[in-house]
Amino acid sequence: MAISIKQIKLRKLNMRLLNPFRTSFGTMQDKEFYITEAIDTHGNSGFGESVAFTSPWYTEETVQTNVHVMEDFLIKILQENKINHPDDVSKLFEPIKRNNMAKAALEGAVWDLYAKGKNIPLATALGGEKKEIDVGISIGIQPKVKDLLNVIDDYVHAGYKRIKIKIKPGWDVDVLRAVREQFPDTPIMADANSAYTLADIEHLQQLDDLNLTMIEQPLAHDDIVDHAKLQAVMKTPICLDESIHSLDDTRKAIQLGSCQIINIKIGRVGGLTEAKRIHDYCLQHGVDVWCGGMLEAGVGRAHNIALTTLSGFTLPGDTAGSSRYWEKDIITPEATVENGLIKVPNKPGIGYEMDEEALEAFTVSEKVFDF
Ligand SMILES: O=C(O)CCC(=O)C1=CC=C[C@@H](O)[C@@H]1C(=O)O
Ligand SMILES: [Mg+2]
Repeated sequence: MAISIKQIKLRKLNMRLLNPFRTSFGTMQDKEFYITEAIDTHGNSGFGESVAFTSPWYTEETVQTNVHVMEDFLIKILQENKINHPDDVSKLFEPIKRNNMAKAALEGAVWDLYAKGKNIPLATALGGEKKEIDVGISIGIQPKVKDLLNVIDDYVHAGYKRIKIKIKPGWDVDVLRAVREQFPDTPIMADANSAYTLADIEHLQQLDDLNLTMIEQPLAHDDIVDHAKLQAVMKTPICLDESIHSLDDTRKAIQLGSCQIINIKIGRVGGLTEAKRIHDYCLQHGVDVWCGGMLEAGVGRAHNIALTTLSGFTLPGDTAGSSRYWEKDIITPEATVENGLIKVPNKPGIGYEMDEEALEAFTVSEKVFDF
């Protein structure tokens, strides 16, 4: 049965993170993004979330490019075509190059709508079976090593199953050595957000003594060739994040030996359909995957939780609980972590309701598109 969308709503939200998040590129505290809502002729609503930041430092997309591409191209495609299954959406969006976060924001709403129409959880619609998911946490660069150790201690005690530490030249080997000394048995990984080059090989090789679960995206954001050279001389598994935008990128990186692990972010790869394809390919090829985060609000978080229920997500992701980011989230109940686990909701679709009051409070503008 076709998915009969009668209206799409784009709400622009502005939310303030409880703590600034610092990476090798800069610091972020205010998050602007779009909540997409697809409403069908039965009155069901499906929700999605755009994940690009205000500046193009992570990928080339921004909040502004997301809304431009959604309004001027993608929504028109949805208005003009019949959709039988959410997988049709990524196919229909193919003529539009890249702009994956814009695509994912709309495709996610269609997936939620589809699952609600079938009266099943989004996780089930995707083929996921886990009832709870393992969660890790990503910690931004801290003012001092002592601050970092304190923050890690809090999260280890809160039960998080793996700690990710942001690194950059000048804040790397010594910092990680201090962390490893104080936390000898904790699964620790490092994320460089492409802060190094092949000139740093010897420096990076020092990380091999620290028993890290992986090092994420050490080299250029668009590279898979140099990463293969680095992986060949490092014991620590390399995980690719920024370099992977599609199943094709995944296949090439695995064939080249550029990484042993992939961080799947729904926005970066253009939606849940492509994310699932990448997962399936990695599962077939014995490559571990985990679900990355983009400091999402509740809707994006709920999508991440649903995706992580697929069996190939063998490593804890960055999907921490709502209260790690926000004083108040836009979903109810909020996503909560207990003993390093999030229970997967078993209600239809994303499995959380919108907190209308919070949604209203954070909305700065709204636009409606009739079909
Ligand atoms: O908690 C989260 O949502 C993960 C945050 C996180 O580590 C990242 C979010 C966005 C860009 C990067 O700085 C980084 C990443 O590269 O994974
Ligand atoms: Mg990363």
